[in-house]
Amino acid sequence: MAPGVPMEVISCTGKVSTTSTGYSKRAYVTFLAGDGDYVKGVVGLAKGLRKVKSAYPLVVAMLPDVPEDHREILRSQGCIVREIEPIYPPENHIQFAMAYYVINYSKLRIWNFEEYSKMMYLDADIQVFENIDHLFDTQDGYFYAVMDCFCEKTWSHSPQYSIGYCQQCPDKVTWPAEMGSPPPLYFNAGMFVFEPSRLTYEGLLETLQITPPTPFAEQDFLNMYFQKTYKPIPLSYNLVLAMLWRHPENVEVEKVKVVHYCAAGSKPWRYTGKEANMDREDIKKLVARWWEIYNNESLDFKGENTVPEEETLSRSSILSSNPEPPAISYIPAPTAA
Ligand SMILES: O=c1ccn([C@@H]2O[C@H](COP(=O)(O)OP(=O)(O)O[C@H]3O[C@H](CO)[C@H](O)[C@H](O)[C@H]3O)[C@@H](O)[C@H]2O)c(=O)[nH]1
Ligand SMILES: O[C@H]1[C@H](O)[C@@H](O)[C@H](O)[C@@H](O)[C@H]1O
Ligand SMILES: [Mn+2]
Repeated sequence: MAPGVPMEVISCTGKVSTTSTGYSKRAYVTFLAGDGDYVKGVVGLAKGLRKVKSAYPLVVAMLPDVPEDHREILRSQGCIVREIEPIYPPENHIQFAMAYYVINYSKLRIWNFEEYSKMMYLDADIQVFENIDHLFDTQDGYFYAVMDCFCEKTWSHSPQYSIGYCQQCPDKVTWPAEMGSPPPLYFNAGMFVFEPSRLTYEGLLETLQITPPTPFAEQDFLNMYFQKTYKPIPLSYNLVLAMLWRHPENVEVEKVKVVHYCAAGSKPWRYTGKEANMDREDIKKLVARWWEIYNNESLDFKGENTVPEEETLSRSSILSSNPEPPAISYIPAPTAA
């Protein structure tokens, strides 16, 4: 396509929107492995993005082990299915938890999706409750994500956890001088804004082959790789659920745009009501909000052929008026940054 010619984007709403130049193609991207219930997460996410009228499609990067009927469900929900090859951890390092590392490292293939200039990665256990398309307008050249919390047992292997230090409240337990300088800001890798690039992709894969695997797999690796270009964004863009009970003073629930169902007991499709955290009112409410979207048939993808006349009209007006998405200025870092 010639430079400067508007490029069409089939959005999650089934509408067609335009970007100002052929260079600036944008999409959400999630990741899927296996034949389990995470496909429900992706369906829920596709419907959530539609509900908030996102203008951009959802690409699903998936491993070869995702069965055809699950792929079909996702296509019928308007997702773009992209198969990726697995990425293995460096040889001789992993005896246990091989599947865990393969699943998580394979996510790095999304840097190779060079037909997109900017993407927003969302885990399949994420739901979007407000439109976040404006994050695509962030300045290029940085890696945007939300700072993680170190207080749950999943962090018990870390020096942070052992002394009760968390970057969400760095003044509560301060980092002792005898332990050297405090650890660099650390993001949760369930949500981030990035620019696909072959150069970065190759750099990531080469570096991975000389990097011994660590407990949080690609999350640790990405934190190391993008340490210098990482810019924290407010936690309303990825509410790691443990924040609700670890740092309630940092959370303004009514302002939360994106919820990450990553805490123990919070996966909506695993909810039994009987395990850890499942008796919490906030968890019950958020799980119910997720199911409301998942079960809402009016949010199913309608397909291009059924786009109502109105939208067909607005499509041509969009194409002729060639709008830019609303610009936002730099997103301020949260308190600890
Ligand atoms: O069987 C699986 C397991 C995982 N996934 C995909 O992998 C993602 C990561 O797994 P979880 O969401 O279950 O794990 P967490 O939220 O605890 O993961 C956090 O830590 C991980 C590494 O430990 C990754 O960095 C992940 O992006 C980050 O949000 C899922 O959302 C999903 O997209 C699958 O498709 N199938
Ligand atoms: O960094 C970790 C990691 O992403 C875990 O898998 C998640 O469950 C935790 O909430 C988070 O703090
Ligand atoms: Mn997750």
